[in-house]
Amino acid sequence: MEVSGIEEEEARAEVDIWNYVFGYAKIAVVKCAIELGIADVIENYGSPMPLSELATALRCEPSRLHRIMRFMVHDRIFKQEPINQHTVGFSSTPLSRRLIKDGEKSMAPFILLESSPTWLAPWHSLSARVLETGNNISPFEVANGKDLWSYAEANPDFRELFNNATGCDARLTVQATIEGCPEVFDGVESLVDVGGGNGTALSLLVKAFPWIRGINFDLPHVVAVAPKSGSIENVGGDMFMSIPNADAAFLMWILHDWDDEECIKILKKCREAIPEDKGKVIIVEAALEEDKEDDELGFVGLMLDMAMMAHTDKGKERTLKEWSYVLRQSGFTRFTVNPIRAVQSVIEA
Ligand SMILES: Nc1ncnc2c1ncn2[C@@H]1O[C@H](CSCC[C@H]([NH3+])C(=O)O)[C@@H](O)[C@H]1O
Repeated sequence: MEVSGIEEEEARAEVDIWNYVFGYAKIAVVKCAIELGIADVIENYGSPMPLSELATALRCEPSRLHRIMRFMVHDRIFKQEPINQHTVGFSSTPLSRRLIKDGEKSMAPFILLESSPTWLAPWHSLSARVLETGNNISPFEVANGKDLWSYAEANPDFRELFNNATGCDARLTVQATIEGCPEVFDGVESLVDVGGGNGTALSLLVKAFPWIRGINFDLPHVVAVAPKSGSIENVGGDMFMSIPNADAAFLMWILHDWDDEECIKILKKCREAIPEDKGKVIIVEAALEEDKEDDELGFVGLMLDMAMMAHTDKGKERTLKEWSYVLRQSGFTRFTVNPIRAVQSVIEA
């Protein structure tokens, strides 16, 4: 390599390493902004909001709020715009709107889950998991004493935090699915959402395709507290045992929680639940593409894969080749992968 190339790499490394050193600062600041409701207040203000008014509205200490805002403006979460010759104010951006508590595109609940002590603790035992002689139990269990689903059952507050987080992703991903490949639902008269949680995804699907009869299927204690809705039936059970019958089975962010063998078991149960001739399985998951280095959404897939290692027993994100393997082993001979505007793709088998 040329000398200048080495120097450039050194210079880059000098900056990059500090981003790792203080990597946690970003999520901590954003969590702080969500808890204070900063994005909500600035959005409702309607024009660039001066620091003094923001501080009054939020009952914050102005100089510390200024430092938090300076960080977020630098990270392009908020914009700073002139109000008059002497003062500037803060305005919303597409990114700050994703931090509004109940905003249409809000990801705030996801950040609150990711930054919670229960969810953060497992990251500390990733190395113990990777070692050849490492732990046989997941980092989540090492940190919290129980595997994810047992812990969620025993801690309703945590379960709510989890449901709110997956629910906000579900809203965005289902929207992207409806826009990106509505034809997947053609001819589907009944749909079972396997591991549907509180039914967020299904309620949006049934609204977009009103001819579909929806069955929200999850563990009994989960559906017991899921909101009741006229057009959706809640069914409790275990997807490894049996899945309610429907024209199609929908699995969003389910199979990445399990290893290949477990996925094959779940998919075989799906096959039993759908009609042999026109039945289908619709899987909404990331499909990793290993040779796409500059793909930013692709890197999100890799971060998601690390999260699976931290939080589940044997879960992982899969490449197309790996999806092909589990689908074929489960008896699905044909499948298509539809990219949508999301981290996930829609796989129809
Ligand atoms: N054995 C099981 N049978 C049915 N559902 C399960 C089982 N184990 C875990 N789950 C559920 O699987 C879901 C995974 S999280 C994904 C939730 C939802 N599909 C979404 O994308 O937002 C959780 O709601 C779990 O309760």
